[in-house]
Amino acid sequence: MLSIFSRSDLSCGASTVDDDEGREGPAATDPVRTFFRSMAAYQVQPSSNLLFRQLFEKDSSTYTYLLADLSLPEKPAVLIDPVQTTVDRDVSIINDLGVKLLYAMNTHVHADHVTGTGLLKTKLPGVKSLISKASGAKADVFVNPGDTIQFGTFSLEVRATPGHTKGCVTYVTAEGLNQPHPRMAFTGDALLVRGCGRTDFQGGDALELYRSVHSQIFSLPKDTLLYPAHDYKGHTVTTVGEELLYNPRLTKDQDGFKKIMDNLNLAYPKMIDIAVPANMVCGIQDPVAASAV
Ligand SMILES: N[C@@H](CCC(=O)N[C@@H](CSS)C(=O)NCC(=O)O)C(=O)O
Repeated sequence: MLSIFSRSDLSCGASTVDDDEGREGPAATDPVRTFFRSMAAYQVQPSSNLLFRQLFEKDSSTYTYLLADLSLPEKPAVLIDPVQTTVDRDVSIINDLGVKLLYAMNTHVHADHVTGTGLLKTKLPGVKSLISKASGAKADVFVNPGDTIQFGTFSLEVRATPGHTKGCVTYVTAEGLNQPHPRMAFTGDALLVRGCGRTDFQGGDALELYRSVHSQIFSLPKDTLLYPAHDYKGHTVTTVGEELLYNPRLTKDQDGFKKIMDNLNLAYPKMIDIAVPANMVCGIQDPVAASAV
């Protein structure tokens, strides 16, 4: 049974707030506004020791995320969903910021772009590629649901969120005093802002996606920040609370969701025939081929 929380759940305890111009009025008591304002502060700095960068690749509208622990001299870091064509940008940022990349990791086998993980391994020796075991792809490290990926004092929990592809996972920051608050979840294509990944190829299954999102993502605290692998409309981040209220697909019941997904009629991604085989070997598994790129 789907449980949708009410607008009053969003009030964060505040009874009145000023409107955008600083006056008190009807907008001043709007719990949704109160909630979004409190969230805005979190987007700046989720945790004082966590370095966080959201990077964008415009041809495939892909977000890549860099996270590093600044509390340690080595500044251990992870990079989520890098794109091959923006690897040089990512390497520059990593070098400029002086962080040490441990893992170049994917949320799933992408169909619309070639992953940067293979190329990154050739440019930053010691980096390990990482993907879920269920993806069936090659990599240095395979993860399973419940595993944690450690970088310094921070970690990411692996949650299985299949449905867009069989091996899709969501990476979620840990709970705890010195962990990012609110929590952050990197949802790949399982959940997009006000949308979700398509389910018409690569083992996609609408009902499986629906159950994944509801059980593994919507069960997180409502203030959890959700970072998708793509956005086509200019969004950057959302929250569990927002998507429970406003996601036009996932707020429906299972049948309604399946109908929507069965009728998306999206064109196949332009790169699919190149991207999927390349990403099954993490972009470039062969270093000789990599140096020729
Ligand atoms: N036009 C793009 C592909 C757009 C697309 O299909 N995006 C995927 C995620 S990448 S496989 C998707 O799931 N979209 C859901 C949606 O509702 O848009 C291209 O040619 O690459």
